Amino acid sequence: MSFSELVPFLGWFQSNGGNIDLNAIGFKHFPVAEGGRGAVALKNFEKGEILFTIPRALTLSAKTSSLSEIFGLKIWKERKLDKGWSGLILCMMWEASQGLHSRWGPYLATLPTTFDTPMFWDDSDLKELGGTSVVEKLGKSDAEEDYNNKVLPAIQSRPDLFPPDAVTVHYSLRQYHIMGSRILSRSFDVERPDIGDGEAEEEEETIGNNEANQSMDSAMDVDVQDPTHGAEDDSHPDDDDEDSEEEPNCVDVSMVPIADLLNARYGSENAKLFYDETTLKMMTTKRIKAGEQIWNTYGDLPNCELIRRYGHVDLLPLPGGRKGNPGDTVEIRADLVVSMFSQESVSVDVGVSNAQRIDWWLEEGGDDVFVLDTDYNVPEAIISLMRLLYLSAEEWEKARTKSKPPKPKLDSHALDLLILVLRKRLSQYSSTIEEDEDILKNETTLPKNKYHATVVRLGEKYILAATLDRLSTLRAADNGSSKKRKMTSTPNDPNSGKSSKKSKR
Ligand SMILES: C[S@@+](CC[C@H](N)C(=O)[O-])C[C@H]1O[C@@H](n2cnc3c(N)ncnc32)[C@H](O)[C@@H]1O
Repeated sequence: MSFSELVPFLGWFQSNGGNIDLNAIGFKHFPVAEGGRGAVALKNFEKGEILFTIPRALTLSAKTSSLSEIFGLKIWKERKLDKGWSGLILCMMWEASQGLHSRWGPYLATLPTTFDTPMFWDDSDLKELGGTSVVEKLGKSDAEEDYNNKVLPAIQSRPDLFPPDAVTVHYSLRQYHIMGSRILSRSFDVERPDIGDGEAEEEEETIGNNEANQSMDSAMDVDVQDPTHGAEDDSHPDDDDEDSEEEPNCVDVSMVPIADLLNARYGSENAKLFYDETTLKMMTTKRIKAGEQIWNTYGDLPNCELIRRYGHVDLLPLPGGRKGNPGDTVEIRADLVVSMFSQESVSVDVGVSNAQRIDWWLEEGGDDVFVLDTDYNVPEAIISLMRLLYLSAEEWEKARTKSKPPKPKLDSHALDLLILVLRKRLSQYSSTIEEDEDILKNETTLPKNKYHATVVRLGEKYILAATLDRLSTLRAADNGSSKKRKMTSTPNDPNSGKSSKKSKR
């Protein structure tokens, strides 16, 4: 049971050393909300069984493609094509330009050419994401800079490899974005065999780059362990090397045929990629019954990341009858905290400029973005930063000398400021919760991008509103007691407030 469009690809896979039993695993179109094209178990699988194997040589990376060698490794490096994703993107464009003559021709023919990711949205759709951090993380202009300054000059320098009349078809900026999006949504980070033990972790990178021109984001969990020996819950933490210019030497960002046909859904993972010296193996991490979809999940990401990287959102029933993604998060920038502090505390004589304290905070490794999630707890770091702002000159001097930011106790100043910050954060979206809920009542007729954007921002607003509710309850309780009472939030739980000393000012 495999669909006709995949037949040439599956034949290519099997005749090049790939191993899959097509009587045990099939491919079909699931409903869009379940990922569209995906893999299905055709028989019962126990935990720890191999679903299919892929020889390393069949993965497509800047190392397995011969382009860098033909181009000349020295000049490849001089042009910095060994840094970030631009080299792999160029390899993929070059391989695709050769059609079925490429070693990966039948594989490349199965990859998507259109994406639902905001990278491809128009301005009015992007506006719908206002208030979320998605747009600022797209990095579209950085990607374009990479293309114009690095990749296009390399292409133009070798008309023998990249014929000028092929540039508009195979080497355009649009193709660059398409290949980058394929990497972002489907690639794995595969450790080299000579490095010894390690994890081959599925990875994707934004073609839109941050300052360092590269952003690596872990996509699906991949492991070196055998799932029969406890890897089931061994979810690998994201290895976000957002600032790294180069892949670690031991890792190749790689396209992995068949493995990238598996869809993802919150809390549903039942398969994971493992490797040994010569082979990558997709193995079950749970029992899978005949007829069930095979999921290789991206680490249960929030909707803001799912939409940015993969172009979909997860919508599951939540407690209280709502629907959303239990993995949702919302970001609060430190500069919002500082600006609300400045606005609200003109009467507070802290004796020293905020800028000095913020510089010190950052030098000490303090966060510049705080993340709230569906636990509705407040990160300790944001409380510590707020208390830093309120320190008297004398206390500030002490903190600096001892290299110790204030303890994250949710005293009344911090609580009041926190409420103001979260309210302000909530006002950064151009619609209210009620308006978004109304919009989603017409779910079936909504344009896809608008629907996705509304789900993303509503999930963030629910977190802010629920956290605010908890804080307001806490403040009401505090108002009922002595003004001198101080509430602590250690660890991370504003509801765990206990009486303590009032903070000094
Ligand atoms: C690794 S590929 C999975 C295979 C893909 N469905 C295909 O047809 O090739 C990841 C892409 O599949 C889609 N996808 C995966 N899981 C999904 C889900 N739960 N809901 C909607 N789309 C999903 C998204 O388009 C995503 O970018």
